[in-house]
Amino acid sequence: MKIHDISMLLNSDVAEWPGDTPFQFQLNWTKQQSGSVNVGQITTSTHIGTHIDAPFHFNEQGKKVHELPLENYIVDAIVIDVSGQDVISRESLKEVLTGKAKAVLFRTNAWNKRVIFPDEIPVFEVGVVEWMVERGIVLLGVDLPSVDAITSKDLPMHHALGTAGRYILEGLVLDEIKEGTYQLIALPLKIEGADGSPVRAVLVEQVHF
Ligand SMILES: Nc1ccccc1C(=O)C[C@H](N)C(=O)O
Ligand SMILES: [Zn+2]
Ligand SMILES: [Zn+2]
Repeated sequence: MKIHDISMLLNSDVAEWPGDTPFQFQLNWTKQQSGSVNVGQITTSTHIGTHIDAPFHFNEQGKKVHELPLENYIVDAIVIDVSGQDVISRESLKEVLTGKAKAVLFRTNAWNKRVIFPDEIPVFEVGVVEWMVERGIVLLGVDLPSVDAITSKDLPMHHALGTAGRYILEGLVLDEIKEGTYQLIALPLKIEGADGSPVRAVLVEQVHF
């Protein structure tokens, strides 16, 4: 079994969404002060680094993080390379064999410096959601800070996914990952009422003897 870590490193250099809370970890109570242990504190947006969006992020009636079905986040996944494409269309995906994959992870390779927030990112045609539904794919993952354009306010892809009962994983690190099938594990924290949560995302590669 080989485990690929596809999560962003969290520290104060990681680029937050413009205007959102920067990530910070600090030792709040040192071993010297407490007499026994080091104790840290984190300050973060729920949309930092590699994270999931709960439907409540963009829909008042949507599910919150503690209500999300965990089956979505331990799944067979396919990684598809779409690098160089500004628009990822349904048409361009029609020949792709997704087999029993329940998650699709798109490798755009368009966000290389994670300390800088990108101005522009590749976008998805909403038809990609229908393509997912036809194939029984429940989760869309991207190596980008959003599944919609950065400046979008109406968030067509977020809403199309939410309406179709599909789920969102953002900020993956897929630079080193080859196209193919893996097991994805990316569990959100059990934060009551939350709109999103950082995850530790990994791809497990089955090694055959
Ligand atoms: N953190 C934010 C603060 C303000 C406005 C948008 C965001 C987002 O996170 C949007 C992005 N599409 C996301 O779901 O991660
Ligand atoms: Zn998000
Ligand atoms: Zn999002």
